[in-house]
Amino acid sequence: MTKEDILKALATVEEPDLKKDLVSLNMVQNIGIQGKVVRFTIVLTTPACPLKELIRHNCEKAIHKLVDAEAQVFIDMTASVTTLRDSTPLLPKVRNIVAIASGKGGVGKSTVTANLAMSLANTGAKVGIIDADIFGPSMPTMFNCESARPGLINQNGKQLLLPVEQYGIKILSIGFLAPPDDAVVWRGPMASSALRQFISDTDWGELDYMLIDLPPGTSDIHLTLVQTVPVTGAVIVTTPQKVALADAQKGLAMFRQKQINVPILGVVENMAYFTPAELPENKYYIFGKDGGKILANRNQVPFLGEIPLVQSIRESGDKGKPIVTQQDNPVAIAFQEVAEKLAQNIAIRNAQVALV
Ligand SMILES: Nc1ncnc2c1ncn2[C@@H]1O[C@H](COP(=O)(O)OP(=O)(O)OP(=O)(O)O)[C@@H](O)[C@H]1O
Repeated sequence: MTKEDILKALATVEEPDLKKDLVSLNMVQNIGIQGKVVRFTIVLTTPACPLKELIRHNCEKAIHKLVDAEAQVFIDMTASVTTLRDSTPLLPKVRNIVAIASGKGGVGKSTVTANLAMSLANTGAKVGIIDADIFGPSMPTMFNCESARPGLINQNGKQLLLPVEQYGIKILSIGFLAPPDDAVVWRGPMASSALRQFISDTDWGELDYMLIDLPPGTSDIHLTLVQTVPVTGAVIVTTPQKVALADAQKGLAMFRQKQINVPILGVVENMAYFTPAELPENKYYIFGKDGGKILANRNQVPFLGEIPLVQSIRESGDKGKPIVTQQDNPVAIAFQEVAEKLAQNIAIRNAQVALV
């Protein structure tokens, strides 16, 4: 068994999303062989890759079939999150910037942002959140850090903000700059300039994913964001309710306008159905059924998944500990699946654009 044999076998294994083989994608590294034992590393495009186990299985199968049926194969799965943002002057160490938007308020955009951030971080990704929701900045509450304030450092004669860090997530919120009751009086230009400061005068360090919790609807903030920094894409959060869907459609259309032109990474359907804690098998479609899925299909964008309406989601949000911290909770699994799908779609998009 030689290194060349192993590479030849792995060159027959396709990365299912990117539709190219692992060797030409440069995903196989550190091959070591001792007798019948072969070890190597597969470098995935995201630690949240939902196809991890499938890829592992296909590698083992190829080596057993093409090299040695008795080989003992040990694969170390790591990830290097892909980016299209190399050498950009703003946030050069932030690989992917994802705007989380909704048409209507109260559909759970902030809840989804907080839980997606934690789910991505659970896979080993480095994650940050900018809470740009001037009408109701809720990250300080959802992460139980209301009294925290961003730090300040001096870097090459320039004062930079240092994000608050909670549960391994770096966070900046409009809510840290003004007492909660005052936040509503923030006017567009003030909020836009705070957002600019969060982006250009902050030491975020290295991040795989930066999530930006936008205000609901369409506003100056949305424009500031896309004009200040190249956003990788936007996620639209909606409930299946007709009025929410109509607004979500408007939000989606805004990102697609010529002067904004931000790709839609997918739709998340929140409060998809109510399920009581004591009867988890029962699903009540109180806001209607499949609205988010239909919206995604109609606009030919990915559907990232559905999150049920569950009392514990609201309670954990109010307590300042996103529900995904309760690991075997079924809702945590639903969020994890949405996060994996989002990371997968980002990796696919990065690969497609890189090829153009
Ligand atoms: N799936 C869910 N199950 C139960 N409660 C939820 C769910 N999603 C959100 N909530 C609750 O609904 C309320 C509104 O959610 P959230 O603040 O996340 O919405 P939002 O869209 O960010 O609102 P806005 O943009 O108006 O600030 C919160 O109390 C939250 O805990």
